[in-house]
Amino acid sequence: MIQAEHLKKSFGKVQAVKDVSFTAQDGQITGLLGPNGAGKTTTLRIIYTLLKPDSGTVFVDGVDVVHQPLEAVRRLGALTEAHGLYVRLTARENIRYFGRLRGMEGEALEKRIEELCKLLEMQDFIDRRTEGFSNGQRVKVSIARALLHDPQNVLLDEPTNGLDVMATRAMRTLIRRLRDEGKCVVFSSHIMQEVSLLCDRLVVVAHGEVVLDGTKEEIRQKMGTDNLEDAFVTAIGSAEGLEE
Ligand SMILES: Nc1ncnc2c1ncn2[C@@H]1O[C@H](COP(=O)(O)OP(=O)(O)OP(=O)(O)O)[C@@H](O)[C@H]1O
Repeated sequence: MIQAEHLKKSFGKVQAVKDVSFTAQDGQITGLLGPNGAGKTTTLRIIYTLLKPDSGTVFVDGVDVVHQPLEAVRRLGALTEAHGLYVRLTARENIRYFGRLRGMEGEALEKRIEELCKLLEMQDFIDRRTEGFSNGQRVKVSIARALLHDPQNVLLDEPTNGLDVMATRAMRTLIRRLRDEGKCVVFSSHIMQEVSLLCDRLVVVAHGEVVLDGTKEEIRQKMGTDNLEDAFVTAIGSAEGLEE
């Protein structure tokens, strides 16, 4: 479970996150939805301990990310936007290297890599050097790295960005599977339809603040509309993020 409490973060004069609080439960997919620049990535980076908030904190399974970052990170797996891979290493070597950094080794590590290889359908390219990998292949390697230590809490920053239709469907299946295994899944997107399709709970962020939070049904009721799109547009004050 992830509990974000009154997060604030500025970069110079830019207030990226002004006041973000939400709870993401185990066995649920929580969607952080908001237009470009709303503060989603900054929020996820704070949760993953890559950034320190100016104030507020996050508890990951009760562990405070500001005071016990190493303890918190053990309970987290994250797909961030960078997908930085060592191009001279194969996909398997990249994943193995990351596993070792996580303190995994030997038989247990190799078995887990094999499991993820099957789950993510990486058989065709896992033993190829990652130089020249397609975006979808790179995302799969990054996801494998994030899930290697079987974290209870999974953060996915715009996980379907740049993926083709088949890869997007596979990613959605994986996200649902994690939820069904009882994991706490938080993913960000600026596309309402995507969040609406996958999420049990939505946290709508605009200009660094949470403007709506609830299940789809709760949001429809709160905004007095049958239509989630209308609720979203009213809440953020623009139609950014709606697909044509
Ligand atoms: N390291 C940084 N230095 C300066 N400004 C930053 C930095 N990181 C984020 N910002 C600014 O903070 C604001 C929020 O950015 P953030 O990346 O969190 O938004 P986002 O909701 O993830 O947007 P997108 O959907 O475009 O990825 C933006 O105005 C951005 O330019």
